[in-house]
Amino acid sequence: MLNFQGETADTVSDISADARKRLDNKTKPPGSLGQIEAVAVQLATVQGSVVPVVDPARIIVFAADHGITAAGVSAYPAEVTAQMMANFASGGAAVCVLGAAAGASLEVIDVGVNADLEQLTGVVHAKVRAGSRNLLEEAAMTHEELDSALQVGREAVVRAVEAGQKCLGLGEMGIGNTTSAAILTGLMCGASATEVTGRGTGLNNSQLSLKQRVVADAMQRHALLADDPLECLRNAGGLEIAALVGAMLEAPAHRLPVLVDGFIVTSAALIACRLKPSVRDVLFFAHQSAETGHALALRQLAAQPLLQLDMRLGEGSATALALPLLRGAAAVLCDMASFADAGVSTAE
Ligand SMILES: O=C(O)c1ccc[n+]([C@@H]2O[C@H](COP(=O)([O-])O)[C@@H](O)[C@H]2O)c1
Ligand SMILES: Cc1cc2nc[nH]c2cc1C
Repeated sequence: MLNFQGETADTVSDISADARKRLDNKTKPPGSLGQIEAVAVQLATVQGSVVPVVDPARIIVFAADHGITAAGVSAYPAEVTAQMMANFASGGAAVCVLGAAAGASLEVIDVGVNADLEQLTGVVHAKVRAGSRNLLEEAAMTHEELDSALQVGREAVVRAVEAGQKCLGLGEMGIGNTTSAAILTGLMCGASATEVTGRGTGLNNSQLSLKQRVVADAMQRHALLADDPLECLRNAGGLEIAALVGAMLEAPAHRLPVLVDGFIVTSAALIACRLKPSVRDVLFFAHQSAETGHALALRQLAAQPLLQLDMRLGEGSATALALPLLRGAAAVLCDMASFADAGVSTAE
């Protein structure tokens, strides 16, 4: 079986085994760094090197609006997506300050915000359409729009690689997008609307019931498509979710580790991994969001989230917080002394 850039599965498992051996020779009882050791082995395997590199790192935020907001599925008005774009551009959003604190650069991409943002500097203008269509009435995207949005994601990864980035965090912004993410998660995991529908930005009980009905209706409408991840994405996704899928599909060819943020980015991961299983190898899951359905999606992907902080913001905020853990894992492989180096006795 060929993996990554034409390597055989044997080469990949050699690197994993070498990284594992290198960790076991470090001055610590085997396995004592817990999940950080698994992260270190995965980083080494993704990059094909037992001395992996995480910096420079970039967080990419894909933003778009959603026609489904007309159904009253969000606690916030749709205009907040555009308003937050200005906040990202001026450095005031959570991901701006958390990204800066983590030493990551930030790229914010308009894939489909329903406002003219051309005057906004510091944003990549790649609008495919001013918001996706109302998925209860018609497909959220045409085939052409889906292809364009996937391409926006692929190009963002190529741009990052050309700029020398060694690790990516993926985030999103889009009022209404937890509804799309819930439908995609339900279809990809074979779960019910109640299992995958949460309060998003903060719905009350009656609003949540309405959102559950919307998700159930959409899942019923699209049930026949469950075996066709791209059609699920086109019918029930959003432009930013499609761009996230495109970015994930591109990353393995560049051996680029990717930190996945919350529920919405994970719904893109469910689609991308179904389309191309090798995507799973490059994904690291920053946290378990408080949003209903995220734990289920993570389980489906056999993913162990790095953090559990009851966050449910999106934007890539958790990828900023998890980045130092990847850095730590790389530092253990690169810089820690072995028993032989340090003259420390091994176990009896
Ligand atoms: O990442 C998450 O797990 C997450 C959970 C709930 C909400 N969000 C963010 O909130 C917005 C979507 O929420 P909603 O209620 O409008 O569907 C969108 O901008 C997301 O970034 C994000
Ligand atoms: C204010 C606000 C900020 C966000 N960031 C990501 N999703 C968001 C949703 C809201 C409502």
